Amino acid sequence: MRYTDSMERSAEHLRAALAQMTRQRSALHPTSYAIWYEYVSGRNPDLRHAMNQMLADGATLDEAQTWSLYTTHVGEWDSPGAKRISDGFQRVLNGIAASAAHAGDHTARFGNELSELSLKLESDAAPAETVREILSGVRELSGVMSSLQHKLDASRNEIAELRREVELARNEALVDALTGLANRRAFDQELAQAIQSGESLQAPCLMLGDIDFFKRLNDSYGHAFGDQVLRGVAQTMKGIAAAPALAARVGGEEFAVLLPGSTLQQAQALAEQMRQSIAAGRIRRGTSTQDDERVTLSFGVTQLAVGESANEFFERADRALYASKRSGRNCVTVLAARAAA
Ligand SMILES: Nc1nc2c(ncn2[C@@H]2O[C@H](COP(=O)(O)OP(=O)(O)OP(=O)(O)O)[C@@H](O)[C@H]2O)c(=O)[nH]1
Repeated sequence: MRYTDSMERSAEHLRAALAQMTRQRSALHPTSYAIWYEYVSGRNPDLRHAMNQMLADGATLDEAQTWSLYTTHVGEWDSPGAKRISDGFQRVLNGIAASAAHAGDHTARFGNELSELSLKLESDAAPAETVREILSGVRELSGVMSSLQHKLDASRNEIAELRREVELARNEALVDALTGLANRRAFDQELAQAIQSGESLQAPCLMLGDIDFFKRLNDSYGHAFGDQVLRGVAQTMKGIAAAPALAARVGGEEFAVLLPGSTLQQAQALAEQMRQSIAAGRIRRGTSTQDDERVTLSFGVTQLAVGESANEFFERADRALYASKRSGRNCVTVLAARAAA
């Protein structure tokens, strides 16, 4: 579910990635393809941001940087956190297995001794000695069992702790680190679910918003200020898009709001409210209010059509968004499924 691009779109991204790789003289191997594909597709804003910083002033990526970008921003299970969790589970499982094997050996040995002793009991002239042997065996076995119980209790606590870590890591994997909004992966998952339930309930609506002239803001005032703008926009969107709506950052300066229970008119009204609220606000740049910057967004809104795929739905919202860009920005364009067909 990580890549949902259509064949045409992925071919387009691949061409763009290869062009960048050639310009950069990047090595041609899967790790390098993976990061450049995500870079040009704009679907991994954190990766893009990190690469932009590494590539500033015409620098090129070396192998170590390529690998580190991949493990930090692309490879899902190579992160140090995931390794720590998986090592933890391995350790607990090995511990339990060793204790169980130890207890099993003792039980088997005691079982054999018990059969021998029961034969002795039947024939022995001095059963008191035999009973003492049985008691000592039972005491030893009970010690082994209580130590196994102890180990199992400790393992249970360790497993609960690891579960909490897994839960935390899973949540972190779904959140955009810069803005705190849902990230593209979380959005794709919700979109797939909304499409499934939309077949039986109200068809979901989708709103895409893209910051206008963001490059100019970055170029004029620096990336740190650009990041501040992204956080400010995200905060406003989150404040307006109440549950069950899901606001996500789906590209560098592109945001999406999925509206599972809204009509197209309601989605349009919400986009209009966001547009006005962001355009009316100011982002603090310096110490004086004179330096505050006005930021605007262009929006595209649409509703899922019957039998439509996630890509078709998203692409129509994208077309609506670019219609807003073409007609001067800072506006909302609604594209109904029938009108777009
Ligand atoms: N600060 C910051 N900038 C980013 C991030 N991700 C992407 N960008 C920048 O976003 C800018 C996007 O620029 P363009 O796609 O040309 O769009 P634009 O300037 O907003 O123009 P229009 O969309 O046509 O209004 C580029 O300068 C990217 O470097 C990020 O995480 N932080």
